Amino acid sequence: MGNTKITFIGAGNMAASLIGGLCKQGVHAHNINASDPGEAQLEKLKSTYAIHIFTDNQLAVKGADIIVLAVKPQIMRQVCEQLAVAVTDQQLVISIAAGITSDSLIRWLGVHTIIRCMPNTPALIQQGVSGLYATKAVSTQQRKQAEQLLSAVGLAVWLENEQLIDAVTAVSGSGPAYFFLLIEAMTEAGIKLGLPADIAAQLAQYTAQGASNMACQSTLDAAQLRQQVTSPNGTTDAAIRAFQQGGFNQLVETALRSAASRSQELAQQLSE
Ligand SMILES: NC(=O)C1=CN([C@@H]2O[C@H](COP(=O)(O)OP(=O)(O)OC[C@H]3O[C@@H](n4cnc5c(N)ncnc54)[C@H](OP(=O)(O)O)[C@@H]3O)[C@@H](O)[C@H]2O)C=CC1
Ligand SMILES: O=C(O)[C@@H]1CCC=N1
Repeated sequence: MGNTKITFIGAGNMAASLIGGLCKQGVHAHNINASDPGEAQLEKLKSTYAIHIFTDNQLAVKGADIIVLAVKPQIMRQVCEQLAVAVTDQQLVISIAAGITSDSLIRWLGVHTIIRCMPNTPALIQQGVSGLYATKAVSTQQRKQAEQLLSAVGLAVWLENEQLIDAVTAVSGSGPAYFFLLIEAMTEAGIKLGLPADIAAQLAQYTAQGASNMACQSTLDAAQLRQQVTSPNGTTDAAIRAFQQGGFNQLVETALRSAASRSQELAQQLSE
């Protein structure tokens, strides 16, 4: 990232993951600002990473090359309208908010250099994945800067169609929570099968990690890897049948459609 100066507006869960990932990747803390009304959160980030902290958003964006908007969708308009006097078209604005369209951001901020990004919390350990969409005013160099920023904390993929951000939100933005839910459920089931709680948790966590790494590294697809585990009429077969009888795939589709719909609903509700 060289000397690129980055300001985070909002220093909550997702900003903390991105800041943590960037600092662990070697981005200099003196190039990172974070602004938030919550002083406790800011102090925690400052003591962990030695970044610059602000409670005034307008001051925080001064001199920044990249401004990452990391506040809740419901307060994005208010935050942008307040920032409008301080932000220029020379600065790249990256919004990570679910459901806030680039049109709304352009209208509220008065600048056109907008990238919408949907990251996820594993950015904290440099294993995030982000979908990115750039508006027309974003220069090639700014696209590169955004890609460098998000690549520093995981995989970054570009989207040609902004509406696909809703699908990215459903799959990977919210996705870590689905895997945590599965780890929780497998741990609880393991305990019910008689395992000590700590061992049940470790088994579930490391199985998720191993399976995910295999899926990422193998030339085989997930269905083929699943078949390798599944002996005909064996134990896995019994479990997979139970999942399928319970409508597992349909349930996953319904859940992801709900997330994408909620993202579209937020866009409609908050775009005025
Ligand atoms: N969490 C996730 O996994 C992901 C979240 N996102 C998106 O990231 C954004 C942030 O989400 P998340 O980090 O979870 O939310 P958080 O609530 O954890 O973080 C938002 C932060 O913004 C602060 N804030 C409130 N008002 C202002 C203001 N006027 N100026 C500056 N900061 C302010 C909040 O402070 P306070 O708490 O005091 O109000 C809070 O610390 C959302 O838009 C979400 O859609 C995207 C991908 C994944
Ligand atoms: O739950 C949310 O709305 C945010 C967006 C993606 C992950 N968390």
